[in-house]
Amino acid sequence: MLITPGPLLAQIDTPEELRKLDKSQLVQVCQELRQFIVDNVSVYGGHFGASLGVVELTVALHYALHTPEDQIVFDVGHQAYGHKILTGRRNRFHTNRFYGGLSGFPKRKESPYDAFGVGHSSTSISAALGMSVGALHNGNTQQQHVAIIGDGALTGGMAFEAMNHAGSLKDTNLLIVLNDNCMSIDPNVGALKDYLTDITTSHTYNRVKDEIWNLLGKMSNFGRTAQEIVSKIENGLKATLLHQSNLFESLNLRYFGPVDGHDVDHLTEIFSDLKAIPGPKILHCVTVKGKGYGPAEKDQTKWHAPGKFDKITGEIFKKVYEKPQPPKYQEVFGNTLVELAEQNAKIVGVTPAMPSGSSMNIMMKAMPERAFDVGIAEQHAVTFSAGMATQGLTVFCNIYSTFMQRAYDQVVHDVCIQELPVVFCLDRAGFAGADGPTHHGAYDIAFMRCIPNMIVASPMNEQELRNLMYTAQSDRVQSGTQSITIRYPRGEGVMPDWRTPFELIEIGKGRKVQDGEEVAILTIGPIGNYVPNACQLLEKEGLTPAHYDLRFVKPLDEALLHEVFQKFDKVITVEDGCLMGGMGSAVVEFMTEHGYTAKVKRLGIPDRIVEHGEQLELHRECGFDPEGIARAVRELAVLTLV
Ligand SMILES: Cc1ncc(C[n+]2csc(CCOP(=O)(O)OP(=O)(O)O)c2C)c(N)n1
Ligand SMILES: CC(=O)[C@@H](O)[C@H](O)COP(=O)(O)O
Ligand SMILES: [Mg+2]
Repeated sequence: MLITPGPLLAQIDTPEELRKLDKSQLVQVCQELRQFIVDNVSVYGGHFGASLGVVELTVALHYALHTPEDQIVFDVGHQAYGHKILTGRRNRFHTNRFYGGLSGFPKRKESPYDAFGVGHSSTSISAALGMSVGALHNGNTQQQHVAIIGDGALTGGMAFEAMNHAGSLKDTNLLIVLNDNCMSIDPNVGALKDYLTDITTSHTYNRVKDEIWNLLGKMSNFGRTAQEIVSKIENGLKATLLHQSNLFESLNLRYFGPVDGHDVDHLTEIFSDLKAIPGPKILHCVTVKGKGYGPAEKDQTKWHAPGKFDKITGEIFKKVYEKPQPPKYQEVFGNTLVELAEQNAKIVGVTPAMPSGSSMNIMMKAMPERAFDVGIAEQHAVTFSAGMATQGLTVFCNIYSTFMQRAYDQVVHDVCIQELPVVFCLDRAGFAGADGPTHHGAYDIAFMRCIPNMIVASPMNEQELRNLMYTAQSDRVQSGTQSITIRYPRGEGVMPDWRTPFELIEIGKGRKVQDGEEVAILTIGPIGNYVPNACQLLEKEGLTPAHYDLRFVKPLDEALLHEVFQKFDKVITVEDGCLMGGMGSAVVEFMTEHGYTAKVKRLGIPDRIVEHGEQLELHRECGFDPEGIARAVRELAVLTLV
């Protein structure tokens, strides 16, 4: 269903058309754009509050600059819906995040206006700086490069690495637009947040200024001339103070602001003016996440990505079920961690800016002094965890699989080489779904299993997740030299009654789920729950494959694998992870090393970028949904091996 845009928005297919409007019409464009976002997201879901917060910034930037020649890089890109709508994608916007539809993030392949592909945070300044240097190298001194970055994304180390570099490149036409709404997904954290609030209210500068004026005010005989002298002193002081006390100025970035990020007229003027000011600069804009939609302004975390909702009442739609449903793996993680931490005083939790998404917020609420949100700082999260582990703490460091890609060196260098038993819970492992390729947790099995001193496990259900967590904090792991990775996907499990008593799991021990004939299916993690469905499809055809849940990719259950390869010469491996270097590869390595010659079909994520869609749609596309598994069994079963 196409959502009807307002009359002005309906005329804008490209920013060229936006720029033909009179400046006085921009307020209405903003209203209509905001409404169009509300109308669409309420029906189709997606990220919400962030795009509402940058409506004016987006309109003003496209109005004042000459996009696409001037290039805008959106950090993370979850706030770029307005940009997409203004840049030729309004009529396809209802396909946003659906299989085959528009991507939820800027994407170079999708539009010339998407200057840089994003999804992970804190990359925008580096990218825009690189573009700016590239443009100068090509002799283009006019092109503008803008990085629009949130206060949350600014907590990421890469942003600082980039500013540090930018401050030394005086000729670049780089503009950093800091979209400061005091929010990450959850409330923003850390000293930088306090600093931004401080300069927004100009405490430091105003305090010093007031003290000088008070001091001089007492010297009444100075009169008006003295006030003028003082004013000059003050201006001098301002320049010095600003340079010394303003973080950005001290990095040689010209700092402007803070300004109201919802005043489209003023923003348009500022962006036009800033074009004439050479060198790297930063405009600090104060905005409200969820601006213009009351419920989203009030509960900004809930409305970061609320799902479908009634735009009139603000009710977020939830499916209603007759019977109790299985919990999300995230809920099991969050509740189990608190349960374990109540019994084990050494347990602490770490999340890099995903308290709600990972459910670490349950521990943060129950035991605030033992659970840490460190900001968007995956590398720091890992090394901080390593540091705590040296002191004998049992650290549960929960990171989305895709964001762990950021912290690989820290896992190797700070954790595994030092033989520290950190527990890594990798959430959103496997296909993330609508967020697409930037967020798929495709690679963790491959990149974790090759590191010495790393155990890699994945539970097939909620009970196994609880037991793996229980085992990870037990002496079996904590008195040893190995770290453990427990990976699990986004979404619901399979066990409505999941609060099972804890049991230790032997490290490296898999299990036979079902006996069978002719073909053995080996799975890792919750994808194994597709196997019974596949078997149902096969039953009518007289095919009854066996099913084994490996539980550990490392160490492999060698005894179980010997049993499998001695009994079966047709084996299928299934994983919600990349085929290259994944569980199937580990099984084939085992097979080769032990001289088995079975026919093995590996199912998993192929060596190409898989776009967005529902998880099941993507499993189907890659051939490891129940039908795909059944097909693989059929294909193997008809083979006559020599
Ligand atoms: C490396 C990385 N870690 C975590 C995330 C998840 N994430 C997406 S948006 C976001 C908050 C960003 O806050 P901010 O930049 O202030 O933007 P706002 O949503 O407030 O507009 C987080 C933590 C991510 N995309 N990338
Ligand atoms: C943009 C971003 O990185 C997050 O908002 C992400 O989309 C959250 O994913 P979940 O919804 O799986 O927590
Ligand atoms: Mg923010």
